Amino acid sequence: MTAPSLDVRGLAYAYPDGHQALFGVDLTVERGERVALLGPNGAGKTTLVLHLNGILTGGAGGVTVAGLPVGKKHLAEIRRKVGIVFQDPDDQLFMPTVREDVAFGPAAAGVRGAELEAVVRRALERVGMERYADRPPHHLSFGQRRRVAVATVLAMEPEILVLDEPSSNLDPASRRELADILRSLDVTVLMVTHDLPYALELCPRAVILSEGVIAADGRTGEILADGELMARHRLELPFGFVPSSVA
Ligand SMILES: Nc1ncnc2c1ncn2[C@@H]1O[C@H](COP(=O)(O)OP(=O)(O)OP(=O)(O)O)[C@@H](O)[C@H]1O
Repeated sequence: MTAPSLDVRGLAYAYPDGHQALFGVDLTVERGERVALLGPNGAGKTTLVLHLNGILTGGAGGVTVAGLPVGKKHLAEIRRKVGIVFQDPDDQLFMPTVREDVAFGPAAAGVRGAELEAVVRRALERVGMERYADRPPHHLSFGQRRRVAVATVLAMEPEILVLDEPSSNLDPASRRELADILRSLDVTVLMVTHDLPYALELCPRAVILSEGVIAADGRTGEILADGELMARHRLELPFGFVPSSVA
């Protein structure tokens, strides 16, 4: 039996100022699942995500990625396996060209020459950005930069792709194109989002994190249709949006 892509057990965490952000989170994501992580502002979503690749450590409980415990011992391998796409692509793109940005991670991991070229080409093809390889990232549109940011992570062949608000600042066409790309990827996805229709469109399963605990875990359509549950956790659908449970 293959280990789940992600297994979070009893994760509790207080920031150094004493503020307790997580109170014992349990979450298992099987290989190939796409899961939306929902929850109001301040629920602990970012705190949880920062534990997945060991940026935050030191609380109670633990995280394993594909069976590997997240911790100092395996940090390089964990960082390769957990690809985080941050909300602002400019936090992730810093090289003179798109090609160099996508090559950066694999090159640091020792990939060279023709193999490196192939890895970069493949990653850019997966997000439909191969024609932009020689362009400076800052000459691209925001939506294009987000796709390149996804490619920089895919180039590492991650076990799990973690996306922080992937649809933010995208126009409707870019939003749909990114959804098509994410659906086409054969990778486990954990998507943090306040965009509930996007969660429904992309993720069959959703988890609500609220006040540092998992408050609900189930089919996205059913969760979004549960008005009482949604209201209790300050989640609101856009006006006129009627969720169906077909995701
Ligand atoms: N560096 C920090 N020091 C102390 N408390 C923090 C720190 N970062 C976050 N917190 C607190 O921890 C709690 C969880 O914050 P977190 O950023 O994980 O929430 P979130 O669900 O990602 O929210 P949002 O939807 O607004 O991004 C909040 O109460 C927040 O104020």
